[in-house]
Amino acid sequence: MNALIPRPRSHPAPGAVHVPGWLSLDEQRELVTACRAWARGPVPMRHTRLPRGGVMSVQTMCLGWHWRPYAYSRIAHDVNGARVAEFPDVLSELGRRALADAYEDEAAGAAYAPDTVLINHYGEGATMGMHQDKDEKSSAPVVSLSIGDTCVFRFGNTETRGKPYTDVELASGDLFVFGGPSRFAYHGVPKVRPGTGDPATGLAAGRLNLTLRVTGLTG
Ligand SMILES: O=C(O)CCC(=O)C(=O)O
Ligand SMILES: [Fe+2]
Repeated sequence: MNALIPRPRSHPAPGAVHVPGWLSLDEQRELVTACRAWARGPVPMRHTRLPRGGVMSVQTMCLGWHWRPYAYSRIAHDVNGARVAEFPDVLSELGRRALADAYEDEAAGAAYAPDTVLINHYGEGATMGMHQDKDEKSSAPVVSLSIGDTCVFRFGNTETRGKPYTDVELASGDLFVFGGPSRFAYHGVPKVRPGTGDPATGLAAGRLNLTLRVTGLTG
């Protein structure tokens, strides 16, 4: 990213907000360090297997609730049968701050109580097809944080995988929130730009994305 070119915040769709450079370099570094620790288990990062035999190109781990296509559970039956780690307080706090800043609404931030995070690592060539985040039983917003290589984040509509959509460049430190009328919009990552991340984040290569969500589940 060329720091001389300002990247203003944008609203690609109603309820969807992109806030460039939201995380400081120190915060990014702390998150990378934390992700490394979380990746050690009890449920390790893995390429998720899809029901029809495919394997996702990203590697994913979860905290709070474990996601597998297409449901959440406390036990990672598709990985190692272990119970997922608790949802960390540090991410609850970060989620509340993110929502308050993105929506410029302190009350919305204070009321936000994410209980799961999906942490994706995009290695060489990894992408994510257009999909909806719809296994949550809650319409609370999704808070997305990106670290490392810049990607093209395709943010679409709630009806189809296709157009209309907006391509947004998500760079290291960027925040993207989608809620309200955009909560169940299709989105994906058609491209990651290798070598665009700053190694000072602690991530030497690839892209890390954290999505904080409210599952709406209990138990
Ligand atoms: O990597 C991203 O920016 C999006 C990830 C995503 O859509 C997901 O984990 O469901
Ligand atoms: Fe998603």
